[in-house]
This record gives sequence, C-alpha cells and structure tokens, in this order.
Amino acid sequence: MAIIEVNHITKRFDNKVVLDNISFDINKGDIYGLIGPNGAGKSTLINIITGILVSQSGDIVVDGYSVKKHPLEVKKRIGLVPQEIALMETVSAYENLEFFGALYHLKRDVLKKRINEVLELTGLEEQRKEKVKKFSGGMKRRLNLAVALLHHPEILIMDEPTVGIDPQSRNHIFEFVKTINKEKGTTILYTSHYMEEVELLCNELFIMDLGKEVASGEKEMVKSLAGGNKSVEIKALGLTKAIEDLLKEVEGVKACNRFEEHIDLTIEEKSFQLEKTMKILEQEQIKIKGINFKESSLEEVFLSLTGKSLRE
Ligand SMILES: Nc1ncnc2c1ncn2[C@@H]1O[C@H](COP(=O)(O)OP(=O)(O)OP(=O)(O)O)[C@@H](O)[C@H]1O
Repeated sequence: MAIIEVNHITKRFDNKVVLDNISFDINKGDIYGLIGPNGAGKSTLINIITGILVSQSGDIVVDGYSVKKHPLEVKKRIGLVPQEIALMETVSAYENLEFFGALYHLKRDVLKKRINEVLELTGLEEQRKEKVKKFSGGMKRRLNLAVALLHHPEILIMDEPTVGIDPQSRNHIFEFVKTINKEKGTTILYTSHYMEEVELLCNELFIMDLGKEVASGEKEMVKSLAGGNKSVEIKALGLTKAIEDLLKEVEGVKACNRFEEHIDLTIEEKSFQLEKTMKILEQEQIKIKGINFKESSLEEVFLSLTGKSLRE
C-alpha cells in the first residue's frame, strides 16, 4: 500500500524547470532511495513532500492526505532530517530536544520519556548534557535525527544524512535506519548521491538527473538496466592522474574513478581490452596487488542511462 504518492510534480524557479513531471509511489515499510547528482532536484522534491515548498502542478498524497489541501496532517506523519543542521549551538542536546519537543505540544512527562527514547536510539545518551557547539558534525546530525523522531513519525525523510560526517556516525546512522525500519515499521525516504549507501540500504529506488526521472523501481530491476556494463577494480599503489587518463582511452572503458589505493573502471564487457590495460600499467611500472571483476552497480546504471558519471 502506498503511503506516499508523488503525482506529476512540476516545479519551476522563475522560468527554470527543476522538477519535470515527477511521479512515484512509496509503499509502507519501504526504505526508498532517492538518488541523483548535486542539483538533480532531490531537496526541492523533499521540500514539496513536506509542504515547505509548493509545486506549480501535481500533488503529493501522504497517508491519504493531499499536501496542498491538508499540509498539517502531512507534517504530523513526517519526521524530516534536513541537509542543513538546524540546532541551537549554545545549549545542551537535552535542552534542544526539550525546545523542539515543545513545538509538538507534547505533555511534559510524555516529552521526557520521548527524549530518553530518541537519545538512546541515536546513541547520544552519554552526551545529553553536553553543549551542541562541542559536538562533531556526525553527532550534530544524530541529534537532528533525534529531533525528527520526537513525535513518532510514520515516515522519516533523510536528506543526504551522511554528507561530511565521520565513519563512526555514518555506520551508526546506517544501523539506525535498518533498526527503526525493521522494529517500528517506519517508512524511510533516504536521499543520497553516494550510490553505495543506497545499494546497501534501500529496496526501492528513484534515480533522477536535472529534474527528470532516469530510472525507478525495485533495486535489482533498476540494477539490471546497466545492460552489459560491469566494473573492474584494480588495486595498486602510485595511481596518478596521468595513468587514469591513459586508462580512460582504452577501448571498452566507459568511466574511470581513481582512489588512493585502487582504480575503478566501468567497462563494456564485450569490447573491454584487459590486455591493453595491463600493458599500460606495466609500462608505467605500477605493481598490481589485485584485480576484481564486479557486477554492475548503481553507478554503472547511472552512467549507462545518462552517459555521464555521478561524480563528475
Ligand atoms: N530557491 C531556489 N531558487 C532558484 N533555484 C533553486 C532554488 N532552490 C534550488 N534551486 C535550483 O534547483 C535545482 C535543484 O536543486 P536541489 O537543491 O533540489 O538539488 P539536489 O538534488 O538536492 O542537490 P544537492 O544535493 O546539491 O542539494 C538546482 O539547479 C538549484 O540551483
């Protein structure tokens, strides 16, 4: 059963179309991934779902309520973790929760119980008395998440929750998303431009670029859209920009992403020349530590459907 219906949403800022006839359904209990590169229109769409912005055409229906006609009913059902941290820096985590909890008109004893509950859920019990200005980026994000959970929303919307945070907080957020979905049945809308996160967490996806749908549906189905593309991970030290440029020119290589100790090639399986690749690395005196051939990932899906890499 759909808990969120996005029906033909079009949004323009001045004359620029930033969302172009977007439609999809999110079912109750889904961990739904909304993905696309910077500027794709993800935050704008979230702002329309939560009633912060209004679309020029189309409507969103949340649990049977139209966001245009009944924005308050929609807001009651949604907890939003915004991209920008929204907290009071000079007071403690607990006092932030008290302040934001009061906005939901929760009774004092209920609020106290809820604050303890969300501090536990987000792993911030020990820091409850600490001032927010002393928190790391990851801890602030977790506190923002705690605020979003105070009114027990059926739906949690997380806008790029792992941007700029430490690996420990990132893992904490991952585990949290899985737990709250499984144990409380909370529906999650998770936006990211990190494909690997979405691959790990989500069961359904909507991929967008420049305000338009690129692909949508069940994760495995979307992944199958990559066609004959696969990826090859080459582990080695000393991989320079010059080597990356040489490998990009090898026949069958559609994209190349260089990291400190490995390089990922997106390849067209049929035409890829492994021998030529090896020869280049040998000529450049690169010592290879390992090679892995991997199934197509969402990165490759995006590349094969748009002709561009997500990280460009
Ligand atoms: N208030 C605004 N006025 C004019 N243009 C806007 C406004 N808000 C967003 N845009 C434009 O709309 C497009 C979509 O932006 P949006 O923030 O929704 O993308 P996004 O996918 O969330 O990307 P990011 O991850 O960078 O936030 C961009 O081209 C952006 O410049």
